[in-house]
Amino acid sequence: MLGSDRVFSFDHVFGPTENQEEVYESCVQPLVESLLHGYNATVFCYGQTGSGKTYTLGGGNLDEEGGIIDSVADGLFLLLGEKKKSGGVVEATVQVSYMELYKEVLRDLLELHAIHKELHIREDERGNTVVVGAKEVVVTSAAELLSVLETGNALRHTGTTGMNEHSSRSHAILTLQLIQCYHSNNSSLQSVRSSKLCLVDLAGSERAGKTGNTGARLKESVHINTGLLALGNVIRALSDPGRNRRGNNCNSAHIPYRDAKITRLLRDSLGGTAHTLMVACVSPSHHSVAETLSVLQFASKARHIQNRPGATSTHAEVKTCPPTWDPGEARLGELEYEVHTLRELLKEKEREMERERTCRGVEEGDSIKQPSQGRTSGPDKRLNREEPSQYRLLAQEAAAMLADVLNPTSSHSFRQRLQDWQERLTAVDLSRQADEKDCSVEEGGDEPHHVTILQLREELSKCKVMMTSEKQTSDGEGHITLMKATFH
Ligand SMILES: Nc1ncnc2c1ncn2[C@@H]1O[C@H](COP(=O)(O)OP(=O)(O)OP(=O)(O)O)[C@@H](O)[C@H]1O
Repeated sequence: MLGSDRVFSFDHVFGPTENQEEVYESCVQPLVESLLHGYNATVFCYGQTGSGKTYTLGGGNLDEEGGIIDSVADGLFLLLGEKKKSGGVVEATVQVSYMELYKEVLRDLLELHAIHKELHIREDERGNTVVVGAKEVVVTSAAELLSVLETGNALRHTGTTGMNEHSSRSHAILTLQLIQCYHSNNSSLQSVRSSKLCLVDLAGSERAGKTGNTGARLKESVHINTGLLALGNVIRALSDPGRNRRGNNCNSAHIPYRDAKITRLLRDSLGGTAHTLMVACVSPSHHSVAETLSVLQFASKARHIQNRPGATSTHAEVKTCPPTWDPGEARLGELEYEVHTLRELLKEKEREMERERTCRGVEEGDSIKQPSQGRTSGPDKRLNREEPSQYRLLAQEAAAMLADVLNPTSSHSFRQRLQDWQERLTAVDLSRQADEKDCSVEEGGDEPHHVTILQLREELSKCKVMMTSEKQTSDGEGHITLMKATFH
């Protein structure tokens, strides 16, 4: 309960006196067990900066009490050992990959020598998300797994902000791929079952006013908030009661997974086939009450998402392998698939470049009619048209807020959300202005702003009119009517 009247319900709630072991046993252990039964699973931590996401996940940090990852490592190898002893599994391989998404670029945290190489997200023939080119390390014990993680943590982007001395500046995704080879019931052949567990430490939502971020840190904040905004839009779309009534196989509702890389990466986990646990971290401080409310509302929405978990093997998808199963051969199959995907990627890139060349030709032709004569014919460095516009995401959020204003039950938090939104817009504007300054130094041009900025300004002035009307009304009930009137 927040304050005296905001009540939320969740599957588990942990107060300040509970320990990490209790969190693991009640929420995560069942997912590790289902992993051994061939189900995919995801755990992701969400919350404002400094609220304890990295602490809760833990892993590879010897100075702190072990978190979820430490217990997963112990639990997984313990269960595998028991399964092997009972004869249920002949051979099992655990592969680890660890990557971070920093400013919309996906990087491998296990490739010490190729940290600047960008990884690519693709879908396989079954619609599952795969990251092409990520290094996978085979580990044979919990200690080995944690040591791999520690190496990766050293490469992760962290920094000091006004809210957290060791703030994660990126989203980190640790994936454990489990490949089990076991006897089929009806023959001497063995079958392979493959499943994965993703442990995701999201970067925290930040308000520039509180973190005091400027310069590079502010730019990071903009990227972090943009990714989280896209995640919010996906969760809002998935938790739409209409969609759930129609059944989530229904393709009619558009889910904006492609708006950010983090939503593409979490696609299987949100509305997909994995068992998913969201850990919402909140601060006990009354200074953070607005952020806490926002996180709890986000988590409540996420709770309405319905996934369709299915074991990745046993029946239709079981592959048979010769009695002497060779992990090397299995790896060869994977590498063949990777080569195939990379070839596709290359073709796609070539098509993209061809399209770009054509567009540039058209733009050069158009520029005779355009007022912006100073435009250069080289690639447009100011606006990356492939990336989802941060302004567009903000506009989507503004639209959702406006819809909320018309909903009498959510009016209390509106003023706070609007303030948040204004802060984020200012941060994006500042970051954009800095980018434009950089570009105009390079190109000597002075391009007019993107048209969406004008639309956003329009939305903002509408909101300001509402705020003024709200202030003029002393009665809490009355302002809802007044806001409605403004919009009608
Ligand atoms: N339950 C807890 N018990 C004790 N210390 C905690 C707890 N949760 C967090 N902390 C401490 O609070 C600080 C901030 O936590 P942490 O870095 O995990 O936050 P975060 O949510 O990951 O922040 P960011 O999004 O900025 O990365 C750390 O020093 C951590 O050790």
